[in-house]
Amino acid sequence: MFGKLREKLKKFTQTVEEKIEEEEKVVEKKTPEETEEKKGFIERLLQVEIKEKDIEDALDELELELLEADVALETVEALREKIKEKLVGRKVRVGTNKGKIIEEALREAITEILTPEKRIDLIEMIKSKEEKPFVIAFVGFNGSGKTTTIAKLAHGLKKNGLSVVIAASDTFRAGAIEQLEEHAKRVGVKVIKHSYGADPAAVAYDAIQHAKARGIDVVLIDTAGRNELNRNLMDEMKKIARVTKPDLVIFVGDSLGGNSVVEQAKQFNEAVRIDGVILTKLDADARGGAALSISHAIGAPILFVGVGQGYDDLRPFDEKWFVERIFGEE
Ligand SMILES: Nc1nc2c(ncn2[C@@H]2O[C@H](COP(=O)(O)OP(=O)(O)OP(=O)(O)O)[C@@H](O)[C@H]2O)c(=O)[nH]1
Repeated sequence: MFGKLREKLKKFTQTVEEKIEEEEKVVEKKTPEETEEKKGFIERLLQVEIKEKDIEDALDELELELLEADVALETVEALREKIKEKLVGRKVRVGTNKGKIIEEALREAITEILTPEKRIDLIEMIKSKEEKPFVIAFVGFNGSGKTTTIAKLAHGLKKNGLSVVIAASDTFRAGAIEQLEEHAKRVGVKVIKHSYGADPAAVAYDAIQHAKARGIDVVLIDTAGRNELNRNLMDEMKKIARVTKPDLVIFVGDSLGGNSVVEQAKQFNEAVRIDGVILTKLDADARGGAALSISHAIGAPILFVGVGQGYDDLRPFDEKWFVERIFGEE
């Protein structure tokens, strides 16, 4: 996971480290020859200050590499500023571990970029809603892993003692209803469906009525995979949102799509407000661009990430976990 991103950040660390070492040599040269003991004492007092010029080239290079890793431009720029803020003017004692200082700055910058404006504790939010059911609508492109993710989440909610029903509101793609039913059967959740071509908002409405009548805690609405060029589907999604007034709209994106997933999320966010994100296939993602950028780009937190094909392979996302995946032990 994130192997490429890890490599690029390591390269930055090394380049800046070398630069500081060059500065150190200059400072050391100015120190008169003394006895070994005295020299050690003086060295401890010596320090170099990291200047903008020391890191500018490395930052330029990092910027290009991050863009190549599919990190969104605005996120790259924000990261650059944050890294600069943390390093420029920093005084480094001769002989200290510079790599560690630089890595710490990168960790902090990435953590800040990933820290959402607001956090969502889904289980807590569901349990504290007074009037059942809690309604979640899922939006996203075809093949992003939406159906699998809904089944994973249903499974996770059940494990937390919550009852779930799924609305098969993708009445558009051939086979979508059967695919959803198969997953739902495996995780032991009921699906409310109509036939293909039926009004997706009506299916969602029925699922909510079903949940209300039976005291079911959560309704998960599977919508058809969207293409922003397809106005009808976007309008249909707006209608689902209008009719069902979901407590949350969750965008499901394939992390392997990188920056294009961030662009998709922005478009969805304009059509219907996105409250949270689930990124799938992180287990296969070497670049980490979407994970790093999406929250910063749309201002909604990443709630979960998909890390495999099993129903248990959905885990809560937080910035510490991400940073550890990059900088921690491999
Ligand atoms: N490795 C891995 N594979 C995943 C993950 N999530 C989903 N997949 C796989 O991705 C493929 C597509 O997932 P689906 O759930 O069928 O896709 P979808 O978004 O429902 O497709 P539409 O119904 O067209 O929107 C399936 O083979 C899933 O098993 C994940 O986190 N990791």
